[in-house]
Amino acid sequence: MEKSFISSPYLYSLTERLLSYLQSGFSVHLTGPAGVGKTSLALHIAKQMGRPYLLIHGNHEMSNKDLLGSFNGYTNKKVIDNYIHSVYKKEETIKETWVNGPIIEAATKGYTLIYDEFTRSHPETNTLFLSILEERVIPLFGMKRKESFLPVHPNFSVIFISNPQEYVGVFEAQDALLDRLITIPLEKMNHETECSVLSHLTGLSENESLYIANLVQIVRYHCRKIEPQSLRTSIKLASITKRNNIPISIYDQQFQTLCTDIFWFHLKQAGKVQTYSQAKQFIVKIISLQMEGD
Ligand SMILES: Nc1ncnc2c1ncn2[C@@H]1O[C@H](COP(=O)(O)OP(=O)(O)OP(=O)(O)O)[C@@H](O)[C@H]1O
Repeated sequence: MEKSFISSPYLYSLTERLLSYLQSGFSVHLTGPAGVGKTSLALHIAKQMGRPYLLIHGNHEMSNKDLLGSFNGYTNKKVIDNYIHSVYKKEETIKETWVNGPIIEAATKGYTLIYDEFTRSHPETNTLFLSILEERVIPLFGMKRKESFLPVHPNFSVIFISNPQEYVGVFEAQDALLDRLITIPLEKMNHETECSVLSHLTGLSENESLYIANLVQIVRYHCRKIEPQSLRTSIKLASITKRNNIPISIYDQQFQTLCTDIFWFHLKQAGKVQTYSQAKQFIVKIISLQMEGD
C-alpha cells in the first residue's frame, strides 16, 4: 500500500520551493538525522514533478558500473546451414550486451532520480555527478562503449539525500558536488504533524495519537543527550498498540511493557537506567507523572 504524505505549513512551503528549484534545472540535497522524513519528502516531491522517478540507495560498494551500467550479458546467435545436405555449416557469434544502469536510464530519459544515502557511496563514485550536473553530459570513460559521453535530458534532476557526517559508514560529501546543489537541512517534524502522521499511518484517533506523541516527547527530553528517538519510535508504539488492541494508557500493564521494550535501550544509552526493571520503573513513575502534568 502506498503511504500517504502528511503535509504541514513548513513541509508545504518547502515542497513548493524545492519543486521550483528542480524545475529551474538545479538538483537539491535533503540532509538530516534518521527518521526526520527526508525520503518521504523526496518521494512526495518526485511524484509532483510529473515525470517517472527512480530511487537508488548509496553504499560503500557502489561502483560506476552499478550507476551507469555495463556489458554484462551476452547475445548468442547461431546459424546452422544444412541446405546442401552433404555440407553442414555452423556460424556462431557471441555479442556482449550493454545493460543500462539507473543513471543512464534516468538521465537520458529525463526522470527524477532520488539518490538516498548518497554519502554512503565512495566520493570517487559520485564524481560522475559533477559533469552530469554542470556540463549536462554523462561521462563514459573506461566503460568500453563507443561514445565517451551521453547527453543529459533537459528534464533530468536529482534529489540527493544524506544523513549527518557523524553517522557510521558515511563519507564526507565532496565540496565540488555540494557546490552544485541546493542543500536543505530538514527540521524535525513538529508535534502537530507528528500526531497527524500517527493517526494517518495507524488509524489511531487524534487523542490516542496525541497521547503517544506526548509520551515520546517526554522520553526524548530525558534522552536528549543521545541521538533523539525519531518519528519511527512513535510509529512503532502507535502501530503495535493499534494492531494488538493494547489500551493506550501508562497505567495499563501491557502498554507499560511495550513502552519498556521500546524505550529501555534509549534510556540505557542516555544513562538513565541499567536494567529492564529499572526502565519499567522509570516509565511507570517518572513518565506517568509527567504525562499527568500535561
Ligand atoms: N510527511 C510525512 N507523512 C507521512 N509519513 C511520514 C512523513 N514523514 C515521515 N513519515 C514516516 O516516518 C518514517 C520515517 O520517514 P523517512 O523514512 O522519510 O525518514 P528519513 O529521514 O528518510 O530516515 P532515514 O534517514 O533513516 O532514511 C516513515 O515510516 C515515513 O513513512
